[in-house]
Amino acid sequence: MGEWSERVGAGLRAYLHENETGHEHGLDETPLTAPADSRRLSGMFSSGLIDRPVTWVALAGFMGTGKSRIGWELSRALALHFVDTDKLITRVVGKSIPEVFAQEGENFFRACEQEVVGRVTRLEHAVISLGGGTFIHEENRRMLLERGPVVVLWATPETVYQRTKNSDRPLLRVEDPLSKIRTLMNERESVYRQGTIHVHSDGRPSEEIVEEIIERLWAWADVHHAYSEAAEGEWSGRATD
Ligand SMILES: Nc1ncnc2c1ncn2[C@@H]1O[C@H](COP(=O)(O)OP(=O)(O)O)[C@@H](O)[C@H]1O
Ligand SMILES: O=C(O)C1=C[C@@H](OP(=O)(O)O)[C@@H](O)[C@H](O)C1
Ligand SMILES: [Mg+2]
Repeated sequence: MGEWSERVGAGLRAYLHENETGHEHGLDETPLTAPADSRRLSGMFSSGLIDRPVTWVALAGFMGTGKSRIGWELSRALALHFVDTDKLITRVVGKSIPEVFAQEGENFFRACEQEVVGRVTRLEHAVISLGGGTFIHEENRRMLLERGPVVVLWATPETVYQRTKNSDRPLLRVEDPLSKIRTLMNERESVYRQGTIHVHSDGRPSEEIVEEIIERLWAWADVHHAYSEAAEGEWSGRATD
């Protein structure tokens, strides 16, 4: 696992580099918004023109809720690095997600996810788009929630079906994908609810979703900082007792 862990680390560095130099945008298709020049955005940030609510955030939720696409757009809006965990696994293993499932098995894929979560929770300045099952596994969930806010995207089974029907999601390669989506969503719903912020994505343009996420992150950051300061005060108060 040591060598494997190294490979994930090297893959992550190469992936981030390509994202920043514009070779890869992290999606299978062209993003609808043009990737902004991240160097220009970083410049704006250091000169105080961009103010961010957070410097790390993860996106969770069911397949087809828009994690990969919204994550990318959010990362451009906040001038943060972008990592899609499925993309990273694809790069490190050298196989597509359907190939990983078919040739290595789902357990192998889940082990990869856990290794990747360990890495991305140590990153600074990043938006992380998870796979739909990543947050379901308890240890991943614990690491992610400890690291920062986890935004959960939601959509109805019908929307998910429409958005995924022409794609190759191994778990939806069944005779009746809509029923499978309903069942799996039902099974996972209570776990997704453990996320920090919840945003629905049905029938909304991505720009609107990104805008809502940023607003909600600001509100979260205000409360979170006030809470941290109060906890710190209480702690130092106790220390001097
Ligand atoms: N708000 C949206 N409105 C319309 N289509 C969307 C929206 N968000 C995502 N999509 C599209 O739905 C499909 C699945 O989105 P994706 O980002 O891959 O979801 P996930 O990563 O959650 O599985 C893609 O074709 C994407 O472009
Ligand atoms: O829900 C899941 O278990 C999965 C979701 C997929 O990611 P998206 O949610 O980005 O489609 C991908 O990680 C894999 O096919 C398994
Ligand atoms: Mg995705």
